[in-house]
Amino acid sequence: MTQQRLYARLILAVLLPLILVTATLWPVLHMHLETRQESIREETRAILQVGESTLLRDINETLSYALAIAEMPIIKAHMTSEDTENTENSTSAQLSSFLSTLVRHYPRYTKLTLIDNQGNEVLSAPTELASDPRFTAKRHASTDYFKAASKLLARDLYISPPGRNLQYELFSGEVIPVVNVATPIFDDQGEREGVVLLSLNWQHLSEAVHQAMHIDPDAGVLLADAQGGWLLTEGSQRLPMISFGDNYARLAAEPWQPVTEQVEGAFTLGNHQLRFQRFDIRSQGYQGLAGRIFSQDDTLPWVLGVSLTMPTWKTLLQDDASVIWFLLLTYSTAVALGIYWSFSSHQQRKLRHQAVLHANEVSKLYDSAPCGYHSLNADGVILKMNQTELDWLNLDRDAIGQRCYLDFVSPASLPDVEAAFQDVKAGQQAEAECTLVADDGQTRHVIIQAVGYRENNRFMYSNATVFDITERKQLEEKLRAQAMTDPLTGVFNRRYLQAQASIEISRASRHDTPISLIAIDIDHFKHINDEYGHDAGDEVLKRFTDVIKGLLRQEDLLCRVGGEEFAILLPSTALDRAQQVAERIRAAVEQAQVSIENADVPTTIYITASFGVTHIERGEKTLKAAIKRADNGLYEAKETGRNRIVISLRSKSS
Ligand SMILES: Nc1nc2c(ncn2[C@@H]2O[C@H](COP(=O)(O)OP(=O)(O)OP(=O)(O)O)[C@@H](O)[C@H]2O)c(=O)[nH]1
Repeated sequence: MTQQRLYARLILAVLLPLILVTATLWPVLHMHLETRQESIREETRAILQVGESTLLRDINETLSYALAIAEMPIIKAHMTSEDTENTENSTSAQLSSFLSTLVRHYPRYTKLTLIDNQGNEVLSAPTELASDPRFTAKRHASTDYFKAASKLLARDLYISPPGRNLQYELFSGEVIPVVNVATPIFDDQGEREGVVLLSLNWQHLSEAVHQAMHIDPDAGVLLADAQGGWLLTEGSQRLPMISFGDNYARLAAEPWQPVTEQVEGAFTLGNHQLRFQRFDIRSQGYQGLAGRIFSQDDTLPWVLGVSLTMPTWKTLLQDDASVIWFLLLTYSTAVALGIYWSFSSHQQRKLRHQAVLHANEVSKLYDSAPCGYHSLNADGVILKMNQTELDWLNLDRDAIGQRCYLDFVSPASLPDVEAAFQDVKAGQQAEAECTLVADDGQTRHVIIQAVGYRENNRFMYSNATVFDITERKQLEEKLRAQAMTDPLTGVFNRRYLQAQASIEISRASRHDTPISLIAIDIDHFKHINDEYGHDAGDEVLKRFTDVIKGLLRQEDLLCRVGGEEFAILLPSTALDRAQQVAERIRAAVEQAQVSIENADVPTTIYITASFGVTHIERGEKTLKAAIKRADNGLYEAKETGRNRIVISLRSKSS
């Protein structure tokens, strides 16, 4: 049972800290993750902004450049020129050389072409391209850019959708997408003279955008036209196989769908955050000198986007080892503390259980001890008392806190007990011997040993141990009585007579009262022993004392002082009165009959006794002289016939 409780506590000790720590850490870690995710959102926002700026800047430069060329007087002059062939050839050669230099120094352009109003190519740069026999097609009349630009006003621009320049690819051997930028050329009189076409190396621009947005190596860049045509020459991080011109809308339908529904926005796809915005070069942020910008409606606006991996719990823990260590440390510390708690509380519980058992044992010992224990307050009211003493006093537990202990002390012992209690209240140890009187009147002789407890110089309570000495007292009493008494007759012995006589003599002296002494001896007692046996003699002795006891006062002291010799001390009794007492005894003894069985025959014995009577003379301190006088009287009584009384006085005896 105890073991099962320990296991339950251990499970609790592991689970509870885990729950508590998780409950505490969860909001913190959640906030940490939220912050990281928010910073990723911010980063996508910033990267997208950088991408847009780069795209805008490059488009701006491109368009401004196209307009600048269209505005060049030398171009205008060349397009309107009607000079001689030599002059024309000379100007054309110069212009061609100039434009070739321009294109070479601006690698974002692959080709610059001047086209007349009929769509015929007037001039083309670079010159190597123009002179290459593979580029024989010099007519642009049917092209989208020529058709569009031929209808534009001055400073208006046409931008073709990005596409592959097969002629250039044939020439350079590389796959290079281009964007054709065309604008009309007007002479100074406003006459339309033709179209200038700049073939923009789209790879140059898209790489610039890609690089600008690739601040974070984790960033995936998206640039597609309105139909989902992939406009970057590189693949995407999430779609590495895609290349320029591929249909992103088909290859990545899932992210494309929300992109087509909003102008700009962000959404989470798997563990990625994709932020996008539409980019329309016809209307958006163009800051050059161009008038209107045209393009094919179905390919614009473009979609520019960036995706970044959103932190998850997994990546958070993978990226930040300190978080794992922190969690491990926190959980293991919490669990360790929990286990420590369960073991220590288990141990404490065991100790508590043992303490309770011990306390019960002590309580049992306290209650069933062979002595009494109690505590009293300053007024003597019982604060605590063990069962033994409650039983002694015939009390139940309700008496605790109610009854005063001193009420159970006999009046004779009360002064001693009160004096001892005063000492105890002064903080000393004290002892008192007293008689306790229980509620039912039963008395018990006890010794109380007590000690007082004080705090801040003030008595708090007393603790007392009470020993029952009743039996001891009774034994002492019995021994004392035995020491003073004749075992055969039960009357006092000679030793007691001696001791008591000195007390009575001094008292008589103090009160000036007479005190007399009678000596008695049974007549011919030897004959009784001899005739009827020793047991019969004993019986005679007992009967003899019974007769005498019945004739004496309580204060008279009958003592057996020898075999068949007795003495009676008579306090407050004058000699003549003592003589009367002796006479009364003599007569009673003479009349007494002692019935015995003699050889199985009932027999009656008659006895007589002789008496010597005297009184204690003034000034006598002991009984010695009086005994001698009484013995003298007794002797005389024997001598003169027995069964008689002789008064013996000092003058006579001396
Ligand atoms: N049965 C019995 N006899 C005792 C006891 N003590 C003394 N005696 C006897 O008492 C007798 C006393 O005898 P005596 O001293 O000669 O005196 P007596 O026979 O009484 O004669 P008188 O005193 O002269 O009359 C002796 O025989 C003792 O043995 C006793 O306790 N019991």
